[in-house]
Amino acid sequence: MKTAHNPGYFISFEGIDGAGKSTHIDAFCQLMRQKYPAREVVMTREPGGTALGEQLRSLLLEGPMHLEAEALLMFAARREHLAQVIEPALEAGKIVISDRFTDASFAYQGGGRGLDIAKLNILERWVQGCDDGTLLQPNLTILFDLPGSVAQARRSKVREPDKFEKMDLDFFERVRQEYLRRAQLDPQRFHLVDATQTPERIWLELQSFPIPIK
Ligand SMILES: Nc1ncnc2c1ncn2[C@@H]1O[C@H](COP(=O)(O)OP(=O)(O)O)[C@@H](O)[C@H]1O
Ligand SMILES: Cc1cn([C@H]2C[C@H](O)[C@@H](COP(=O)(O)OP(=O)(O)O)O2)c(=O)[nH]c1=O
Repeated sequence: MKTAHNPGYFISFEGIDGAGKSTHIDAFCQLMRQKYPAREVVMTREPGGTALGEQLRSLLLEGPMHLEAEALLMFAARREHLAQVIEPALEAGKIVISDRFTDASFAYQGGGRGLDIAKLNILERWVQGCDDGTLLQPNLTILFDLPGSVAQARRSKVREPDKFEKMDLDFFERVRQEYLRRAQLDPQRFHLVDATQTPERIWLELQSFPIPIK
């Protein structure tokens, strides 16, 4: 990509497993369609979003693998996702809403599993760096924040855990702390949602906070 400056608007949803992203993301996309009828809204997810990305997702969520292999595959899926889906949509002025993006790699591979953050910074620059030196990032990241214990209790009620969801409470606390560290580094980009609130209150908040889309 030549530059990160584009006519589109890029939103990512983030949070630890069980924080409530899936509960709200479809309705949020519908809300964006209603609010901005002139814009096309593209909903996508990571790891995934392309044929290759979905294949990599299956591998990533199933078996154990070397931590650096895991990080590299997450970013390989992301590179394909950017090239095939995200960059063309943003260049065409669309609103892109992704269920997770690079903050998840920092949180899970970095905070959770302990990969050196300097290596993640290199991968981020490699995959999202543009020809003019700018870095393609979401314009807005909605971070669903809650304690690991609350998320774990919610998850255990409803689903069979995948590889990451089987990790212990300490892992999710480290993931949460890395998300919060990223939010502190870039407060303009992040909107923190207190995900311990009821779904109704969270939905009211998602409907009411201002998003600078024309
Ligand atoms: N604010 C909330 N309060 C209580 N339970 C919730 C809330 N949001 C979601 N849940 C429930 O918690 C579980 C996990 O939510 P989900 O949206 O699948 O999380 P995520 O997509 O972030 O992993 C679901 O059973 C969902 O109904
Ligand atoms: C994008 C991304 C996801 N993940 C993890 C977080 C989640 O545990 C898992 C899949 O995310 P998600 O789609 O939120 O899972 P679900 O469909 O169960 O709600 O992948 C990483 O570890 N690194 C990454 O870079």
